[in-house]
Amino acid sequence: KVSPDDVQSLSQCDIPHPRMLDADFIQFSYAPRSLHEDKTLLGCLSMFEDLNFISRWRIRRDSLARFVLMVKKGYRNPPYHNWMHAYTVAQFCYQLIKNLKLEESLDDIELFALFVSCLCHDIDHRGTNNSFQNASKSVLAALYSSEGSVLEDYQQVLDLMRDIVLATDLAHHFKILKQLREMAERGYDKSSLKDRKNLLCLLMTSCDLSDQTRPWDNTKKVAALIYKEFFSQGDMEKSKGLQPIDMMDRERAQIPALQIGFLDHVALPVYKLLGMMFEPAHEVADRVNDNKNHWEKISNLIKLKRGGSQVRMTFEE
Ligand SMILES: COc1ccc(Cl)c(-c2nnc3c(C)nc4ccc(C(=O)NCC(C)C)cc4n23)c1
Ligand SMILES: [Mg+2]
Ligand SMILES: [Zn+2]
Repeated sequence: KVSPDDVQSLSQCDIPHPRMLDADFIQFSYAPRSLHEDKTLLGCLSMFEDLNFISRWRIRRDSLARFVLMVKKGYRNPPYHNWMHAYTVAQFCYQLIKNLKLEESLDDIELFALFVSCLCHDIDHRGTNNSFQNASKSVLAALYSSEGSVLEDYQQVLDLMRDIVLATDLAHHFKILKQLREMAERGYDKSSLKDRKNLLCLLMTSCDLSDQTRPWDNTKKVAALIYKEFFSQGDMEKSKGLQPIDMMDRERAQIPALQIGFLDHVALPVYKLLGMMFEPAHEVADRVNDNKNHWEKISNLIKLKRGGSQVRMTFEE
């Protein structure tokens, strides 16, 4: 369903090195949303190339072009869970692989499956997981041209992707949190299949929440997108005579307080665990903490203003 012209031009263009897209492309302080959406497919090719996936997995240029075009087309256009979310999640995955030297902790095929899962993990977002299963099979089929591809690798990648994408459900993350803590405290053991599975899940969640690891301006903009999505879901529930939870109710949500809670109880622990196993990840946990402190400043300002509405999206700096 992608245009042959788009496939052809994406197959024949020169692939730039990531630093040509932005001098800070590899830095955790870089905000991937600063790359214009028109250049994100080139960004994907650039990351595939720089991670050496194209040669390692003998991926034909036309198959790769078709694949990234199909994945991008597979996303709908809600305020947050759209293609730019998938692209930023994959970009953080690229930074983790490079900065944490993950090739020393995981196999090539596990890193490849993780990166591809980042791109695909919220395809057709509406909580319609089964449509993800079908969608991912068809886009992955594009990745492997029938002749010459090593079909057992294909099956292995699919099996890994299934577990990694299922791990993006926060309920799954909470379920394995105790094991993640135990692994981080004891130290990662790459000869343990359980540790490798759990590390892949932790890395996937780290990528999925990575907007919270970027400078404040990015965090603030992303919050506006997330609550726009939450509030329209709440409006829909109200139109059906249901009372949405506060987080989705534009009349009741206290965004700073909700964000402080999410960063405190969900995001920060994820990056702290990562920091316990990979020294360079300390920087990332610190930035999540800075963002939490920023929300606390705003929350205190709103409290100071008697009766200040908490739902305003134009926050004081
Ligand atoms: C990893 O899977 C997901 C799925 C969907 C979303 Cl929106 C997110 C996500 N990504 N960034 C955010 C931010 C900045 N704030 C959030 C505030 C609340 C919740 C939420 O789902 N709360 C209920 C739950 C804890 C029981 C999710 C939030 N979130 C992640
Ligand atoms: Mg998701
Ligand atoms: Zn996601």
